[in-house]
Amino acid sequence: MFYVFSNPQAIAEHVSELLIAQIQKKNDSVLGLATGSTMEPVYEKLCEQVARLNVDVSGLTTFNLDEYIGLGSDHPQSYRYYMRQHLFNRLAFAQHRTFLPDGLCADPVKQCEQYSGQIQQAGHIDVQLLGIGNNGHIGFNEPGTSFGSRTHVVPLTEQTRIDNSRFFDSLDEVPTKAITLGLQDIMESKQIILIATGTNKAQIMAELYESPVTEQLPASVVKSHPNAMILLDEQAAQFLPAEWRDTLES
Ligand SMILES: O=P(O)(O)OC[C@H]1O[C@](O)(CO)[C@@H](O)[C@@H]1O
Repeated sequence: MFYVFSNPQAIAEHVSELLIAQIQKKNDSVLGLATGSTMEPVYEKLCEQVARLNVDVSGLTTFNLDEYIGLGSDHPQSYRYYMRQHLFNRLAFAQHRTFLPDGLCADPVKQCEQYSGQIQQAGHIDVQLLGIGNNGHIGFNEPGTSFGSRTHVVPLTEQTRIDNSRFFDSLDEVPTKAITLGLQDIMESKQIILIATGTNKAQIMAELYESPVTEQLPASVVKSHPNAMILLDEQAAQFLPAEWRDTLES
């Protein structure tokens, strides 16, 4: 389940190949997408390979994991903006089937219910991409979130706000709440690919490796999924016991 690659580019290449194989097998696949710096090389590689191989992405439906409450789609730190910049505006996606929560929605709680419902109506997510927060969050499901959770509004922890403040001019500008897919929504995906790169993920990946499946470490739930992969680069894997490493690369 844990696979170590030499660097983020090697992971990006592998994930991009998996996604393209999925799209070629089922051109109306439902993809679960994540944001954050970890995903940038993945989307870069996917755009490059889709163009090179002339893959038709127009039948896809996508659901993003999360969105900040209070940021509109034109705000450069909103996740809709990120997705347009890194993926949606670069390939021929059917834009009306690229779903993200609306950070400015007047009734976020109702929107959450609808979002989980839309995923179920789409037949669930075929492949869900996940990053991981330094505290083990996936999406914005912070430690202590119920494994039975559906899409919900979350107050962001101070740690997550500090981690994400690097994208904003100051910590004060980082929103205090977000909408996130719930852990149960995520776990209903048919396949999960969790990616962690860089030294700042090394500590949490060692904890994830050792941890039982517990709500105190939200990402640990992925270890109980029947079809999940956890992909790390050498830096993120530096505290994993070497003898347990599986290597998919090459
Ligand atoms: O890739 P990064 O920037 O470290 O972010 C990790 C994770 O944190 C989130 O951005 C939420 O904070 C996730 O969506 C993301 O996958």
